[in-house]
This record gives sequence, structure tokens and C-alpha cells, in this order.
Amino acid sequence: MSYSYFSDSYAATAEKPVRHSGRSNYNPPHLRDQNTRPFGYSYRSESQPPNNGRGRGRRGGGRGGGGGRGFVPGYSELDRQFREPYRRTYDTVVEKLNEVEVVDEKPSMGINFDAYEDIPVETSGSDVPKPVNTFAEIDLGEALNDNIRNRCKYVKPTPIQRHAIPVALAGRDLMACAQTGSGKTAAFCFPIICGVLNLQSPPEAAAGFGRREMTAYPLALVLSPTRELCCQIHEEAKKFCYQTGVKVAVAYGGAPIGHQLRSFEKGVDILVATPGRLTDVIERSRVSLKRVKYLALDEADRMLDMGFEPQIRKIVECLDMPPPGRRQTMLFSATFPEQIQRLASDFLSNYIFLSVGRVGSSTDLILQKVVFVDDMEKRDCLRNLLRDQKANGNLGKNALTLVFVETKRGADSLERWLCQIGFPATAIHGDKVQYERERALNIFKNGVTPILVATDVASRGLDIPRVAHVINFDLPKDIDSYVHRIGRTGRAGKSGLATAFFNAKNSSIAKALSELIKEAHQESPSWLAQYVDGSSSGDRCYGSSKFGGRDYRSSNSNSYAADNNSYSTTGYAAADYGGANGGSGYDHPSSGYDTADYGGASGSVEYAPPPPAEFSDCYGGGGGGHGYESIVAGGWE
Ligand SMILES: Nc1ncnc2c1ncn2[C@@H]1O[C@H](COP(=O)(O)OP(=O)(O)OP(=O)(O)O)[C@@H](O)[C@H]1O
Repeated sequence: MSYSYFSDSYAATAEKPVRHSGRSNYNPPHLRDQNTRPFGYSYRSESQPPNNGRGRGRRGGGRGGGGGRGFVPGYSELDRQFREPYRRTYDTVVEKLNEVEVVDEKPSMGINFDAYEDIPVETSGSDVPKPVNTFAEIDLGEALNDNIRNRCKYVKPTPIQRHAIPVALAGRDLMACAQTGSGKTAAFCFPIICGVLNLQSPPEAAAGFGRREMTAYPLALVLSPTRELCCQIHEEAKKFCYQTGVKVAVAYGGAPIGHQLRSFEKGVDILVATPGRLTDVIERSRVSLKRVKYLALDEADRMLDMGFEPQIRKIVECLDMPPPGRRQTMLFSATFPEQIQRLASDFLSNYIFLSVGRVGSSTDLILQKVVFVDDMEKRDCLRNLLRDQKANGNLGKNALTLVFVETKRGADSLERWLCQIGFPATAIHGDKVQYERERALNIFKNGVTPILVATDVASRGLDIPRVAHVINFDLPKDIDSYVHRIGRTGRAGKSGLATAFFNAKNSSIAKALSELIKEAHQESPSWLAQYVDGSSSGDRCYGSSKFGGRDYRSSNSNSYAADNNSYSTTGYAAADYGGANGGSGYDHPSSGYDTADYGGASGSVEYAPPPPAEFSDCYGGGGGGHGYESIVAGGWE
């Protein structure tokens, strides 16, 4: 079965939405009136409204304007009229899509643990609990164990889970760093759920179950920087908590607050939230943090950088949350710049530092390619890349491609252009209302638009199983953002491909990029060396060691290789984490939107020159070495 099957269905069933003033008919760009057709897709665009510009008209629509997750009750009549026709169309597409997936998709074969066998692990802090090898070795309780085995189909813990879960179950504070896609969510969720279950008073009593309480008193709080990641963690946590009696609720900006508040009335044991919305519900006295025993910060370095730190400090230090020592705090990320570690230690008490793989390293599972492309040639290069990818079919027929750009305007512009030249794309960024953001993510995940153009709002945490290729159309300014972006592929033991478009403007990241690629046992292009000297802000100064230099406290560390289980003391390599954290793309507490709109990076000029030599070398039909044809993103088919 091919995409044309469901794209045909989409067009055939599409109905024209009712237009209301002040709210445009949102029409997916790839279904707007076009002259070209993607990949031989046969859209029937007659049933779609013409492409009259952006077709959105909802910029600056405010936080409350976007609607919630899907089609929840409580929307206004106008909202309903606007959404209803689309909903029916969309449901039909998803239905068809599900049929396709049933036929096409093989069941998940689970994580490729071999990919993690040799990964070095380092711990520091006093009395570090021993890691475990199996879930059976840890007493997580029958219901949770059952969910791990039967609902999640996790056979054994990933390295971060093997090490972090015993630490957390021992009641210790933890700062944990592990590569993208290596299972950090479960590593903090399992001990939290277990702890909630074990608390002396039953969760029902603590949370006010059985009577309609105006204020919820969660026992655990999980904070995340973006709304989408917040939703994802909420979904994961609900899966883990199935039939345990533990109640999980979510609070994030952009969705109707009333719906979230009503959900609290049933009691909340674990609250997953973004900082802005959390502050809001606390100020309305609908949530109190005074019973919080567990605090987890996912993407903790991002949560504690300049953008979020004041808000987090307010939540953790100025409201009614118990202080360190009376609550257990866990910080997780794939990157942890040293100055953020220093800052984070304010929130921790006698904590254990744990790193699985090098702090801020990418996983070897991701094949990284750097291509020299001038700004003027980027679009042409992207077109050829996507065309070759489609023609070769080498990433698997249901593979998804994620394209990162620097600006929100750049994302819209590139999305429009891709659709015009026949590639079904959608875009996600902080100027879209929440409804559009979630919809973009959904149609990407489902493969309706297998290309997603994104700002950094999609760079962290999102776990989209079939992302086989991440393209950095615009490279970020700091290497940590690059690590998170490419980490959207190569997850859970699967392999992935990451392509970066590099030119002189990216010199500041050259050194760190080159080191990162070498560290992943891959070849950095020789021409990159000439830009390395100019590197500054993106540079993290890796040092010569392949492993070391993490815990900023930097003494008395225990480290051992994951495969021999014997601890040995090691010194640290000198490391300077630099830590220029880019400021855009996140769900900022105050606004709910990206902090900056940098103006259009991507011009709308049509480019005609042939692809640069490097591009042909890398991706042409050679097939040798790491040539593009030789890359099969294992596990996608
Ligand atoms: N023990 C396990 N066995 C099999 N799959 C697992 C296991 N633990 C987690 N996974 C799967 O691995 C994938 C990645 O997990 P997760 O999203 O928690 O990664 P992460 O480390 O938080 O990534 P990121 O740094 O990007 O946030 C998920 O699809 C998850 O279901």
C-alpha cells in the first residue's frame, strides 16, 4: 500500500470547513491547490480551498485561543463549527491510515540492546546503589511490573534505567545524563509510580479521591519545557500507571484550562506540567505543591537555563513545595553544561550524578553527515536530498523526515515551498496555536505528511518512532541543541540518519561538531577542519578523553564500563561545557510561545544550481562506505 491510498481518501472525503471571521480555514499545505503532485501522490485538490496565502491568520491568537488536545468538550460553538468538518475528514484519514499500518507495519521488535552493550557509565556521589540487570531484580510492584511487561513490552531495562532506578528507589536525589532515545522517561517514571504506591497513606486519600476537592495535592511533579513533550510524558505515565490506582494529570499552556482543572477534581497523584501553566493553576489555588515528595525535571538543563530558570526557581523555592531533603529531586537530560549543573545543585540534596555515555554525546546509532551548502543553495540541496531519498526508498517506505530551521517564519516559508514542489510537509513552531501544533505533529506521526519542518520547539524529548532522517537545514548555534535535534532519530536502539547543511555562518559550532562526529566513531569531513579554528560559542572543548569530565563536582567519581560491572576510580578529562543555550523554540512560561521570531532565514528565491559536490559525494549513487544508498535505517521497516 502506498501513501496515495490515504491521500486519495483524504481528498475524496474532504469537506470545505465553514469560514468564520477571525479564524481562517486551516487547510494542510500539501492539500492546497498545487500544480505539482508529490511523489506521484494523486491529490484531488478540487475539493480543497485554493491556496490563498498562508491560510492561517491566527498569529498572535493568544494562549487560550488554540483549543486543546484533539476535540475536547468545552469549545465554543464557533470552534465546533470550524473543527467539525475537519474532524470528520481527519478521522477518516486516520482510520485509513490505521488500516495501512495494520497491513504494513511489523510489530515492534523492541530495543536493540546490543547497541548499548559497551556504553560507559559513570557515577559520582556517596554510597551509590548498585545497578540492576533486569526488572525482576527491582521491586516495582505487581501492577507496574505487569504494565512494563505486557503493555510496554519492555523486556529488560536500558542502561540508564539499570542505573537510575535503583538510585531513585533508594530515595536519593539524582542528576542523570544519558543519550537521546535511551529510555530516560521510564527511568524517572517507574520509581515515582512505585514511590506513590508505597506512600503510607493510600493515594486516594492524599489526593482527595471520592470527594470533589477544589485543590489538588499531587505527590509527584514532573516538569517539561514544551507542551508536546508534556503530553507525551503524560501519555507514557498513564500507560505505566494502568490499573495501579495512581492518577496522572496534565497541565500545559495553549489548551483550555477549564478542562485541565476539571480533571484535577478527580484527584492527582502525579502531575505532568509545563512551568507556565503550572504557575497559573497554583495561583488559582487549584494545585498545591505542599505534599510533593517527588520532583522530576525532564530536559533539566533546558529547564534551568536563562529562559526558564526564574520560573522554576519560583515553583521549587518560593511556593509551598517541600525543600530539598524533604522531597526527592531527579534531573534528567542528554546534555548538562557545567554551569547548569552548578545551578541545579541548588535544588538537590546529597545527590548522585550519573552519566550513561558521555554527557552531551550523540548516539553511535545516528549516522551523521555534514554537507557544505551555501544559504542560496539550501533549498535545492534539500529538494535533491528528498527526491533521492524517495527514489532510493532506502530509509523505508514509511520513514519520516524532520527538517530543523532557525526561525518560525523560516519554518512556514520552507513548509510552503516544499508543498509547492510536491513534497507533503507540515510545520511546527511557537507561533502556531496549540491546536495547529498538535495537529502538525499528529499528521507527521501518522505519515499523512511525512516531512515536518520544525524550530527547536520539536528538538527535545519527542519520541516519534519512524523518524529516519533529521536534516539540519539551519544548524543551531550550540552543539547541545544539535545533539537533541539529531536525537529525534536513532532512538531505542534503532539506527537513524542526520544531515547538517553547513556553511561559513556556522563556524562557531564547527569544532564541537567535528569532535562530536569523531566521538561517535564517524568521519568528520576534511573541509570542516578549516572552520574549526574559528569555533567559539558552540565549542564545548571536549578534551582528549573519550569518556570523562562530567560531574562538575569532579572528584571522587566511580566509573566503570557497563559490561564488566566493576567499579574503578577515574579522574575527569578537563571539560568546558560552554553551554550557549539557544533561546528559541520553547514553551516559555510567560508567553507560551517561542521567545523570538528571528525573521525569515529562508528566502523564497527559486534556486537552480546543481547540488554541490559534497552533496553528490555523500548521497549520490556510489553506495560505498557511508554513501547514502548504503544507509538503511534499521528497524524502520
Ligand atoms: N526498557 C525498554 N525496553 C524497550 N524500549 C524502551 C525501554 N525503555 C524505553 N523504551 C522506549 O525507548 C524510546 C525512547 O525512550 P524515551 O523517550 O524515554 O527516551 P529519552 O532518553 O527520554 O530521549 P530524549 O533524550 O530524546 O528525551 C521510547 O519509545 C520508549 O518506549
